[in-house]
Amino acid sequence: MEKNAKIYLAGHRGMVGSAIHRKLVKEGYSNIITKTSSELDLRNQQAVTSFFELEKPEYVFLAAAKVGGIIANNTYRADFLYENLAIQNNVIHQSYKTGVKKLMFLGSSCIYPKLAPQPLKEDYLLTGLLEETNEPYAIAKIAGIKMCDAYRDQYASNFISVMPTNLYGYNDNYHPQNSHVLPALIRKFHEAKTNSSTEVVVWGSGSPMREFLFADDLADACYFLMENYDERHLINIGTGVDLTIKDLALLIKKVIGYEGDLKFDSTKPDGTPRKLMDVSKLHQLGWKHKIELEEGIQLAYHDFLAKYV
Ligand SMILES: NC(=O)C1=CN([C@@H]2O[C@H](COP(=O)(O)OP(=O)(O)OC[C@H]3O[C@@H](n4cnc5c(N)ncnc54)[C@H](OP(=O)(O)O)[C@@H]3O)[C@@H](O)[C@H]2O)C=CC1
Ligand SMILES: C[C@H]1O[C@H](OP(=O)(O)OP(=O)(O)OC[C@H]2O[C@@H](n3cnc4c(=O)[nH]c(N)nc43)[C@H](O)[C@@H]2O)[C@@H](O)[C@@H](O)C1=O
Repeated sequence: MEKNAKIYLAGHRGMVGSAIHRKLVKEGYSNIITKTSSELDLRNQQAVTSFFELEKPEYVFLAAAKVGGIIANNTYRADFLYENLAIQNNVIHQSYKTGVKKLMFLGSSCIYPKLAPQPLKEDYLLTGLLEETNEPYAIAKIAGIKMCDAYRDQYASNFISVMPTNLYGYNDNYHPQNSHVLPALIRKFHEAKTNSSTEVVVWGSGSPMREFLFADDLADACYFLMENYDERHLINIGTGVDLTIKDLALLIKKVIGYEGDLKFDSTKPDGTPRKLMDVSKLHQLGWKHKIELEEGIQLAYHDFLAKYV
């Protein structure tokens, strides 16, 4: 991307979008167009059409979406399907209509079949049934991937799809019910330590495994791929390392210095048993993560303390 290129960063206030914004500024880009959802509701087709016709961005990072953890996904099933389809359809279609040079669509590791072999290769897409709790969200993301591929096939649009693993970091969502596991446990352990609670409730059995990538590492990978990846097929982004939810909880407990007990709530869903990403394609291209989990948790915890306590 030319340093004076006009870049539209959709979702700039989110955890991922704000990390991408920090990365672009650090790399010397200053012509970055951003809009809050109040300024531009990406579900509104006419508003998005007018925006693209006016701004005519050269590059687009699509990091705007309705996002949440396992309970949010399973509770607001219709909203996750409708809102993400609407946002994607509008931004991808208008990017084609106005001749955007390159668009990056952010998917998610939940697009892969629930019981696919591990680690998850990009070719496993649509080879099996999806995890029920986030099927609507996953189907929306798969539609986004297929839309980028179809526009590439029919109109030679340079649209790429990247599949991040579970993310965490600055500006994460710490909502007690709707957040993802890592920020949720940071909040729970902090509150338990502050309130001298005797135990912290961890959802599910603790046996599912998850991989976690710090959002600023993801932003670095997104920038690297925007500069170096023009292939049709989707590409995974992750660390290639996972751990059980129980071990994650014990690690967060240690970082926060909580001395009480864990209690597992089996009334809550485990979700996908494991979704470790095969990141060999990304590593072969020359990118690897830098921030390891314990350091990332410390950084995220300090951000939580600075913003919410
Ligand atoms: N968090 C994770 O673990 C993972 C996230 N991803 C993907 O990364 C991307 C970003 O996720 P993340 O940063 O965590 O999400 P956040 O919830 O932190 O941010 C989402 C952003 O989307 C914007 N947005 C939502 N709805 C609309 C709308 N109708 N119109 C305009 N903007 C809207 C919000 O804007 P505003 O703040 O102005 O309301 C917000 O900035 C998503 O595509 C997600 O699927 C992929 C894998 C894992
Ligand atoms: C990124 C990915 O994120 C989502 O998938 P997920 O990884 O299953 O989501 P999660 O982070 O919420 O849970 C991971 C595991 O952790 C356990 N768990 C324990 N205790 C808490 C807890 O307190 N909160 C939460 N949320 N989970 C907990 C929880 O029971 C589950 O076993 C998709 O919906 C979709 O958004 C997507 O693509």
